[in-house]
Amino acid sequence: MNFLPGSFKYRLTLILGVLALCVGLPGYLYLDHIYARQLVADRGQALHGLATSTANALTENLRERQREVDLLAQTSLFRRADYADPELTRSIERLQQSYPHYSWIGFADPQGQVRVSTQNLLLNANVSARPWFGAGLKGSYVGDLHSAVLLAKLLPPESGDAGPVRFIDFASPVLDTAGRVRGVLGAHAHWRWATDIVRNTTPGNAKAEGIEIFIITKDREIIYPEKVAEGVQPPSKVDTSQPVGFDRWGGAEEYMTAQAAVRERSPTQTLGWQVVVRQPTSVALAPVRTLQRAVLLGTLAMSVILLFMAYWIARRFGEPLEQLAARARQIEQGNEDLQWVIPQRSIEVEHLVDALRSTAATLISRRRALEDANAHLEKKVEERTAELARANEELQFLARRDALTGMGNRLASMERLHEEFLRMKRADKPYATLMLDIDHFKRVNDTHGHATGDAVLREVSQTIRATVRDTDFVGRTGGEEFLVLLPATSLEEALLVAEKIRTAVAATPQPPVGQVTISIGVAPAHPDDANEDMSVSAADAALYRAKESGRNRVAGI
Ligand SMILES: Nc1nc2c(ncn2[C@@H]2O[C@H](COP(=O)(O)OP(=O)(O)OP(=O)(O)O)[C@@H](O)[C@H]2O)c(=O)[nH]1
Repeated sequence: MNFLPGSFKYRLTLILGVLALCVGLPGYLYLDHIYARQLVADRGQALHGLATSTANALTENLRERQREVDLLAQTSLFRRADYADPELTRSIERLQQSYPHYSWIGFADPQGQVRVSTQNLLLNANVSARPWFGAGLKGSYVGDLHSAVLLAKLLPPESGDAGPVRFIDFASPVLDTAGRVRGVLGAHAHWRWATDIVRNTTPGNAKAEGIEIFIITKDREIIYPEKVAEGVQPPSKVDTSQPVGFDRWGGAEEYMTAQAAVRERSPTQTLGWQVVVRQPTSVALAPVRTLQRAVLLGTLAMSVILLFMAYWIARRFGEPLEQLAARARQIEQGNEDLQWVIPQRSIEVEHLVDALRSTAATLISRRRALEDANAHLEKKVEERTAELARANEELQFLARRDALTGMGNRLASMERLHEEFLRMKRADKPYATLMLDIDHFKRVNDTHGHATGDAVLREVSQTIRATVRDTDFVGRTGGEEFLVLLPATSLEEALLVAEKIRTAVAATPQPPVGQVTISIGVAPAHPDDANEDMSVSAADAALYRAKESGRNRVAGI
């Protein structure tokens, strides 16, 4: 089954269109796939980079704070000075001023009693139950974020709608010169610290791009930002082998999500924080969608352009063929005055034109030869037909002519008899029938020979012919028998004509025979007769009587 359209024009257009799609579509899919993947990877790298830089900033800052506390704890002032030495207080207050996010720095003795503190806050308070103190006795410590327990009421109130005061703790053991623990130096850094760091790493267009940065603990608790929308849940599982993943964060919208670990320096424990950056997939991949749309539209536009080009090319190639087909039809219709100027001629079309022109010339010359042959043949047929007609006429004539006497023969006699009968029926003018027979003709033949007999027959027939009118008919119906028809003649008139004939024959000398006589039977035809044979039979009967009565006489009915 052929599904292609019949027209060359549409067929070529369809084939080229399908070809365009076959070439364009894989190209589109390839471009779409490669570029889309690249863009997604780029976007993922960017988000991962942001998460990493933020995590690194947090790591660095944590380490710096930890190092500050460690170094201060190792100074000879803290190792040797008396708890009441005001230099201790000045030293920690200098540290606090150097880094404004320190909300409190204090030095507690091995029993957990605060002996030195910034602004004398919690002075003499017992912090032995606080985790930082317990851990700080053993070594350098960074504590996870926690709400202010003792200091909350002592610190100046937070501005705005800030949540509960939360700190992260740094602690370091203070050893005396003999290496014995003489206390723990602790510092509480306000959680605003994290806000500052994240703000510094956040790109300026983050809000517009929907980029959000989160810090989550190892227990999947979001500790930054301090306020998050209800229902937001960080990804439960993060595939750390991939720089980026996709998660709905407990909501309907999907986010492209990247994360990086905060790696604080702690020999005993780890905070296990993760910086997680998210961006709505719809925003993150908008360039991908734009690219896909552009590539798709480009491919479609290319296909449409190719289709139009294919149609145009097909028309251009098809037009000469259509024109040649028109010429071929004109040749078929017998048009010899053809124009062979074909537009858009290619070499192939040129060859086709030459072939068609030569075919047309051959056809025209053959047609002319055929027409000439036909004309010749027709002429010949006409001539032959005329000859045949003439021969036929002659044959007709000869078929009705008695060769011996030149009179009508029996066939002609019967035909004329029938004609006269019909004429009588139509015109109601009866004719007369005469049957004539030479008397004792056998004797003539027997005595003088057959040739003489023939001569007698000719002479008698001439005499009969000469005696009757031209309009009368004389025919030889048998050996020495004659039929004479006298149109529009009554019996009486016929009897007179018959007598005249008989007399003329008898009076005509027939050397060497001498004299011959004839007997004549006369009968009139009647319009009521059933057929022409009736008068002939009647005339025959009269002839018989004439013979019986002695011959050389006329008998009528
Ligand atoms: N020479 C010649 N003789 C013919 C021709 N046709 C017929 N005959 C002869 O005519 C003769 C006719 O003889 P019959 O029929 O006996 O008649 P008839 O002798 O004339 O006798 P009646 O008619 O009784 O007077 C025959 O001898 C035929 O051979 C012809 O064309 N030429």
